[in-house]
Amino acid sequence: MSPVCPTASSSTLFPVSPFLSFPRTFTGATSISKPFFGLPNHAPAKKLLSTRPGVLISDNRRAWTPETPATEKELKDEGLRATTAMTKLVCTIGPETCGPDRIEALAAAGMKVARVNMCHGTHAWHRAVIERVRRLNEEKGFAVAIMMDTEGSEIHMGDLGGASSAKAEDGDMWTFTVRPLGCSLPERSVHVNYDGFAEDVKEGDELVVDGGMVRFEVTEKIGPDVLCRCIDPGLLLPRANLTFWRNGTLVQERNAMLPTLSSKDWLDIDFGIEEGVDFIGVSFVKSAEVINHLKSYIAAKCCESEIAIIAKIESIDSLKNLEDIIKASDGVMVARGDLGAQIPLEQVPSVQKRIVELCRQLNRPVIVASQLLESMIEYPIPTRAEVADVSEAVGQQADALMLSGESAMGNYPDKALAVLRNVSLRMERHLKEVKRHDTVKLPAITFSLTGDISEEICNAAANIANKLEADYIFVYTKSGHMASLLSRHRPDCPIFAFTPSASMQRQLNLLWGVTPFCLSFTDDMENNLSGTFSLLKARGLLKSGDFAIVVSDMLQSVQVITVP
Ligand SMILES: Nc1ncnc2c1ncn2[C@@H]1O[C@H](COP(=O)(O)OP(=O)(O)OP(=O)(O)O)[C@@H](O)[C@H]1O
Ligand SMILES: CC(=O)C(=O)O
Ligand SMILES: [K+]
Ligand SMILES: [Mg+2]
Repeated sequence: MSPVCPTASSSTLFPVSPFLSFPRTFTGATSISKPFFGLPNHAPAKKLLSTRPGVLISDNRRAWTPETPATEKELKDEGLRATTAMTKLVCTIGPETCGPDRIEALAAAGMKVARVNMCHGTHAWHRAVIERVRRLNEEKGFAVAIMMDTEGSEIHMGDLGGASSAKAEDGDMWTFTVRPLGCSLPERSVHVNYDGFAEDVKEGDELVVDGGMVRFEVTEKIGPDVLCRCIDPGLLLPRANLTFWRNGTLVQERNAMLPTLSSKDWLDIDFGIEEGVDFIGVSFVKSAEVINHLKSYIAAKCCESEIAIIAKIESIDSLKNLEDIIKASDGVMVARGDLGAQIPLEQVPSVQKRIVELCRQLNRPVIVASQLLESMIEYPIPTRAEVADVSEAVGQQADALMLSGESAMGNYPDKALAVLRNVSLRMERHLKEVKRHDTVKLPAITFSLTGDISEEICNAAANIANKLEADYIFVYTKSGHMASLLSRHRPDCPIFAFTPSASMQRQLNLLWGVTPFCLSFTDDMENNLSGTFSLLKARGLLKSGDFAIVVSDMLQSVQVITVP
């Protein structure tokens, strides 16, 4: 139980050599609040409590001073399990991984965000998963964020009456029906969730399950039932997505008018707000309006909420309004599963590349999702092509990669996560060797004095860090915004972000290269630094002689320091 942190010895002054320092008159000039990853929205920053002269703390946590040793809890902080992995890993939690031990194993192996998909399971099931993640964070010092993904109102099949899958053989006749849920159906029948389905399809249409996993041809319509012949056999999974095609073109009839957020989605969103999830992923986003609408709903419902909204790009409509959607959201997911069912498969890689680049320019984190290691649902090693796909996403410097079925219901969730991690680490090393950062030009994203100052400071800090081959960038940030501006540069060294808010720490966990720590700090940088050094040294993350660039959003300064 005894504190481990040898702080007393560092209470004397150590060399902190200010390298670049912006005029003090800028201190406190910025008022950046949410969205932290995006443009500042000029809402006033939270008022800080002043407990004693010169010491600002934002809540009841203790401020760091050289005299205050780290507690066990602080030493356990997830940041202190830091590795220098730059690409973040998201795992979908499902029946295979919902146990506390399984969740802990994923967290220990590098899961930064746990995703729950509201397409599947009950609120009770999801609540239990969320509680397990929260408990893990509290008891073991992880900072795993929770992302809740909405179902969306696209067309999908029912749940196959509880079966985990059903085999559709070549030539088999199947019935897709819009009869009410609950009424018993004959063999080889599936519910369809969209009432207009039986009217909208035509004989001869092709019915595509999960972007082509199984294909049917519509042969006859009888009232609520649509009779189909299987033309590409395969496995039907519960709630699989359905699209229908006529003469090679995706049919968007009345289903194109379905709202992005269904009445069920709103209930799920209320659930997510109550449970305090960190991210809500919005499926099948069509335009920026739905994101703005959801944000104002959340703000009205709970003004203290810090839920970030992730726009899932998985429809043709979302591609038409891509830039506006990205700007309206706090982050983006390239949801390649459904996207590949709506646009020709061969277009998915270039669309992914475009979205990843655009997100970086607009300063939004981006997750590349679906089928990264699909074969590992069944097999313990990936295909060479899957490894190449993961490497490509890491090479594009996406913020995060996501496992779906591999971690939710596959046979090898832990192995899949280990592969994701090893492949990313290898590619990151390669990128560093070839100095990719030299070639990327980033446009300015803020057009206000205060925003410009933060941006220029972060641009300078990232450049200095690369040029001087710094070991770390430290950023003391209340809003998280400066951490995102640094991450956007994809510098060669890790970014250690210190923030007083646990919720901000979890959200920063999605950002490329950022290792977030939850620490209170003061506006006395010398104090902050000596406390931080003690803590990081105690965990072997830092040693004397290491070289760090230090940025703070309170002092608007850049310092170059050598760890004493
Ligand atoms: N909570 C859950 N309960 C049961 N099965 C789940 C759950 N979450 C995921 N799965 C299983 O894992 C598979 C993959 O999960 P994932 O959520 O990524 O897929 P998806 O339904 O294709 O995604 P999306 O609906 O967002 O496009 C699902 O098809 C389902 O079989
Ligand atoms: C993740 C998801 O929703 C998709 O790939 O379709
Ligand atoms: K979903
Ligand atoms: Mg999807």
